[in-house]
Amino acid sequence: MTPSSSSRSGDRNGSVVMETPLKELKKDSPVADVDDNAISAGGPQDVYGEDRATEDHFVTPWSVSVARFKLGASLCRFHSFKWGGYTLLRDPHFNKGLAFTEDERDAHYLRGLLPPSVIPQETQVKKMIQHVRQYQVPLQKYMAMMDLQERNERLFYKLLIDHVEELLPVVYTPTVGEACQKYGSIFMRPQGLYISLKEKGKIREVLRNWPEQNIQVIVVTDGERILGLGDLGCQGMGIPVGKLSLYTALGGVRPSACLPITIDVGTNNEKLLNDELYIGLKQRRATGQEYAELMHEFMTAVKQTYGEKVLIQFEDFANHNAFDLLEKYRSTHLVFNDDIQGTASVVLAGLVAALKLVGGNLSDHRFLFLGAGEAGTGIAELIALETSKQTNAPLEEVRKNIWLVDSKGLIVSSRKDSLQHFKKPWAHEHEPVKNLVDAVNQIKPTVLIGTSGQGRTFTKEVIEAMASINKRPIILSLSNPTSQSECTAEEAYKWSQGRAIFASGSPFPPVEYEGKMFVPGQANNAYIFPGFGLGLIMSGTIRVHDDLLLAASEALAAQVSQENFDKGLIFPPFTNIRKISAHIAANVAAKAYELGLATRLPQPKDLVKFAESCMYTPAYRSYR
Ligand SMILES: O=C([O-])CC(=O)C(=O)O
Ligand SMILES: [Mg+2]
Repeated sequence: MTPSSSSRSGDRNGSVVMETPLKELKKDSPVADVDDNAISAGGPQDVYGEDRATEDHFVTPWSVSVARFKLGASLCRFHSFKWGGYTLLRDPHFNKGLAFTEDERDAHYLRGLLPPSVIPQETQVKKMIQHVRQYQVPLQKYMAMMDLQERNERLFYKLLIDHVEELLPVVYTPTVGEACQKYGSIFMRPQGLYISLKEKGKIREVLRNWPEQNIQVIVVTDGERILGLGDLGCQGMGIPVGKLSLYTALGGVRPSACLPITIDVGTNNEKLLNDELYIGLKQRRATGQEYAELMHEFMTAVKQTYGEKVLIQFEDFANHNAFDLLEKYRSTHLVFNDDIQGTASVVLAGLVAALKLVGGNLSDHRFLFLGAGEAGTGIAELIALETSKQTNAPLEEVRKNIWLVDSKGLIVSSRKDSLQHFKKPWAHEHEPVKNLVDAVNQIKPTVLIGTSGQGRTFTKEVIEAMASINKRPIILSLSNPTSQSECTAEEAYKWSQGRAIFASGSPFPPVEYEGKMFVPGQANNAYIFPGFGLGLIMSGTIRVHDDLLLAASEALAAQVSQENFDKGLIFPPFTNIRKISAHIAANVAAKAYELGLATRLPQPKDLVKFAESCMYTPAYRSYR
């Protein structure tokens, strides 16, 4: 993701070498370009058709980082001669720090620029994890990680992969939320593309300013609903950056194929508008036609620039725009809304797994949501779709088992005329109910799901009501970050006398209650989107279909082991996430082939193996 000159190579005199044997290898590789995916890590011969182990050295490409700025050839040569090693150390894509070998130090003008010790990557990882751990404040840990990403990309990913459980809450939810709130003051270097109203009419040119051309995934936000924190305008950039680092660490999509984008149409956040350090446009949000035109220009420019197989993930848009954009572009672009579809897929997986603990089928359960926005209605619809497939009952019929409460109370048919379109399918026959406790007591759900963006709304009374109705109430507090979670893990276990099956969007530590340890699961779309995206990319899928979300869900649920169930877990731990992602990718790709949506032919025989072979690994490459 860090801008770099990865797609080019250069010789040591600085002349640009555009055609290397590696380029040839790239053609067959749908996800991991060979340039990025350490050849020394070895690729399977059946995928690439050749033994890549013979290509275990790279022509060093550092000198081209000067060429990137389109300087003349002679200047370029001069620079690389004089500054080659220095430039190499400052390019995060190629830098290895003290891991440069003696030969590399000789060959690449690094002598004297580094202290004499040569340290392997494993030792660097040990050093860096100690460095991150020394900070007590999560935002400081976040900044240390961002600093590393900007200095040494492969070390950043190695560290993140090797310590994924510990570092996920640092580079992602919940800390990324605080980082977005304070982005103006911690902002150091741009990590993605900013497209504001000022760029209207010029978006294709803006895309061309990004140094990578072979983009496969874009995560885009307009910052209007960052997690449950509301409108953070341009400072929402932390979210696409964080999501894409997970695409690489968890899903193995190479960093240079990932592009974070923030669309800036202003903000309605008064605090930011009055903040001298605010990095975005200081105006109120453009809406209506002005907004739609900018988004349309963006969507068109992306397809023209990167082709129709680039995946565009919409992230943290406000409800109205999220639903409208997905509806408008789902038949013309490869689009995926993580908050509507990714969250739905992960929650369905958790529920399917939870059935092993509580018994029954989906159709035997009754669901009540607090929150009827993107996540709430998205999850509700996917549950209905799966139930309808399992029972052969019409969708309208199975929806009747699913109830939603919004800020005005239970969604019932008498409110239908005043409801937004995405809430209408959930307006069932019932008398009005004003609050959540009454709704729980009257609807008698077996599953309670919080998607409200409002913290501490699952009160003691609510949880006790759930526990009085159910032997093992399923309680999911999905709102992020931690401050917005509908209840804490401790509250869920304590108020249900240890009977709740609990998972949350943001991580909670294990809880001890009456001498027993309870380990809460994390029902976060981070389980789904990296593997889901990998599956789409590696199969050349051109459209997202709901059945692909069901396939992802099914694959995730299948990864929950007996050992996990014994601990009351309905999600597998993140430690195995790359293996899980490969299974999700394979199942998604298999379904895409079945539906005729996959364009990469012929279909690989073993899709799990193929997914694994496509995944980026951050081991250092050797430079000759
Ligand atoms: O980012 C996360 O942790 C999950 C998510 O998409 C959201 O809360 O909007
Ligand atoms: Mg989100």
